[in-house]
Amino acid sequence: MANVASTDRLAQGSTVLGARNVVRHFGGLYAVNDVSFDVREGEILGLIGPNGAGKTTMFDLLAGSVAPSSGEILLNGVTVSGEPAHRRIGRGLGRTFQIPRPLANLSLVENVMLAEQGQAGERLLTNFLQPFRVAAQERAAEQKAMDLLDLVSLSRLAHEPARVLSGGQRKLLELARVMMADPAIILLDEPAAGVNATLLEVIIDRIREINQRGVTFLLIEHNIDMVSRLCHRVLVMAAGQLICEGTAAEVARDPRVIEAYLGGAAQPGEAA
Ligand SMILES: Nc1ncnc2c1ncn2[C@@H]1O[C@H](COP(=O)(O)OP(=O)(O)OP(=O)(O)O)[C@@H](O)[C@H]1O
Repeated sequence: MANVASTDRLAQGSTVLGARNVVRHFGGLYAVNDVSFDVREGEILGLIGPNGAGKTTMFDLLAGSVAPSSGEILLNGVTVSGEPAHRRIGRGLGRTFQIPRPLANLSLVENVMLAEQGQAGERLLTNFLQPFRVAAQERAAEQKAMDLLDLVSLSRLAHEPARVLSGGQRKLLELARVMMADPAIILLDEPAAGVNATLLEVIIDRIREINQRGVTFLLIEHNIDMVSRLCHRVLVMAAGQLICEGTAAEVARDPRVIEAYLGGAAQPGEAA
């Protein structure tokens, strides 16, 4: 497959993030129903499926904004199912949202700096007793934020307020913001949604570049062209379950996937 790194190398990779028999129901509706998979170190793994398949709920479960009804989430071999989202960020899990909401009146660089973990300046006592240390740390954070804005091709807008950005540029800002916490893995929620064709190429390019720097990705995406260009492997969900796994080309011709997209299995299961 064009532009995709060797899957053989990645097959050897250790598991960064794992789901083990994960279930989440809302009353009688099983949004995620006994799902297990591994995200291997260094890969870009796609998660696709028709509307309502349970993809976003799966992201919420992995990131810690929704608790599983049963099953386990493993992050670098540690069970994190009971941990809140901010603890998982501290363990190297980053997440972007389908509709990024930057602080509109802050500059891009300020928005990115806000995502830094454990800023000394947040602690009043440190601020008071060690102002030089706090100032030095802020300078370092600003430099890092500028470098990340450069990485996502937004450095020329660094000091503009975030409200001037287009939808696609907000996605790039979100990528820089999430990188500020030095994640080992990033969950990307529909990076192509609402993005024009030119900016989409920039986003694809930047994701690839960040992946080559060693960051693992799990991405939800409806744009199949983007999935086939970026993803080493693809998981398909339908009706709350994982129905198929393979390369983008393999899953695209799988009869279970075709059936799911035609509507047969798109709705989550109801309790008996
Ligand atoms: N908080 C909730 N309460 C009740 N039902 C929910 C809740 N969150 C999700 N659901 C239901 O769970 C099912 C799976 O939804 P989810 O958003 O995870 O699907 P999805 O695959 O991400 O869909 P899309 O591609 O449209 O974003 C849907 O039927 C949805 O209505």
